[in-house]
Amino acid sequence: MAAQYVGSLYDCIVIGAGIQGSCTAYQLAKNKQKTLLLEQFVLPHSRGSSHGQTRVIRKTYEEDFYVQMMHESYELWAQLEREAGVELYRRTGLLVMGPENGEGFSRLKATMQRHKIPTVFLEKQEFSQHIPNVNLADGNGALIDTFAGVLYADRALRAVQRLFQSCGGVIKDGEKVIDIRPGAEVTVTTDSGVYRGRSLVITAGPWANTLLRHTGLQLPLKVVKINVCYWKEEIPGTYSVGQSFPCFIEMEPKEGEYDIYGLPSNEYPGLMKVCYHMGSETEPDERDKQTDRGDIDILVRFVTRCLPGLVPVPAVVESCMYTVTPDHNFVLDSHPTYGNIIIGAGFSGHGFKFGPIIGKLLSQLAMGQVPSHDLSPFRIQRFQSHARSSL
Ligand SMILES: Cc1cc2nc3c(=O)[nH]c(=O)nc-3n(C[C@H](O)[C@H](O)[C@H](O)COP(=O)(O)OP(=O)(O)OC[C@H]3O[C@@H](n4cnc5c(N)ncnc54)[C@H](O)[C@@H]3O)c2cc1C
Ligand SMILES: O=C(O)[C@@H]1CCCCN1
Repeated sequence: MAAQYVGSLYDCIVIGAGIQGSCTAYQLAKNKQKTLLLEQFVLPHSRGSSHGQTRVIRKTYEEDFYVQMMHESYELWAQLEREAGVELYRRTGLLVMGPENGEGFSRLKATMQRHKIPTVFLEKQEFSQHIPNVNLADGNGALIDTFAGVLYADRALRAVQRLFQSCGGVIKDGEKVIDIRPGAEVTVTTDSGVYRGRSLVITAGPWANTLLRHTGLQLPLKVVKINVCYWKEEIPGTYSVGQSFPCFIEMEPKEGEYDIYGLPSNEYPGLMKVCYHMGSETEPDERDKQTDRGDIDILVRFVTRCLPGLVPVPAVVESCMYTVTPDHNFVLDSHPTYGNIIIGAGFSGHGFKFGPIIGKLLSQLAMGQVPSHDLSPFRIQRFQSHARSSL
């Protein structure tokens, strides 16, 4: 067999130029690590989880660990804005509606108060005065996280990749990783080259398990297709950023259903984004063959009941994917067998806002440093009965 040319040695190779891989690569390059970022598609692309114009940013979480990470993530987003010289965040506030006496909503309220997050608790009588054109369901309470808002996702991804390159980082897009050989130096083979790294970060979004197979590990991840729906305003501007309409989440509208969330009309004038926080299972390479519209039926009923100023038929439907863990918490950990392989996966449809802090934490793991946040909620070990290691 002909000897294969093996390229130069990197301190770290990052697989996957979504928001998590790009932020991780940037942190590594900032820390003077010679870093290679590999992406299977030509950039920019819309086949993974990080594309699209907008994402919600919020501190409104029930769990303390997410709130603590978001404190720092907001600071890091602001720093990125300064470094890149572009606006990435627009403050809109986030309206959360949920069963007033339900466990989830009560826990959320308590966490907001415990962390002194600027929050307005809305009484039923004053709801429509603050939030016109929205019908609050019977039995639901409402609060507003006043510092929440919108992140400009595509713009952010481009900015981070540009900053990474300006620190000397190398991006090779249109190069699909087809093999990983663990070792003190990890060897990564793509369809057009071979690279070596002292450490490897796998941030492959929906393709995480495809890549982890080369390392003998499989995680309990479910990939689902999300129908990203935009709805036409009957009167343009009714639910717009310009009118200070907030983002919103309605928590589990019915027993056994998932949250519904929306962002004010902005990127497509006259259209408001309202989506269901779950979808139907798909193979990542076969996303467009998944044509289930059960989520859209749920949304039609929700829009009809709750948002009377929208035409209750989606005007635009785009596609995106979630990679969901059983507990909907992320995976941020070292490989159980190979300490120099770091895994960031299972962002379960809520990882974008954490991009910069996740980049920092994964880069710390890759550099062999102690991570600056407690990563115990994100350990692979929690899946013990699920994680199938063939090693
Ligand atoms: C519709 C929708 C709405 C969302 N809303 C929010 C929100 O409001 N707020 C929020 O915080 N989060 C939100 N999220 C979640 C957030 O967008 C994701 O958690 C985040 O984008 C995940 O990023 P990632 O880098 O892990 O994955 P991806 O963006 O999928 O990146 C992985 C990359 O790895 C590449 N790759 C895979 N395999 C290979 C290979 N073999 N070789 C080379 N490259 C490879 C892929 O091509 C891809 O580019 C939403 C997600 C969706 C889909
Ligand atoms: O991460 C978020 O904030 C959004 C809204 C809620 C559902 C998940 N995605």
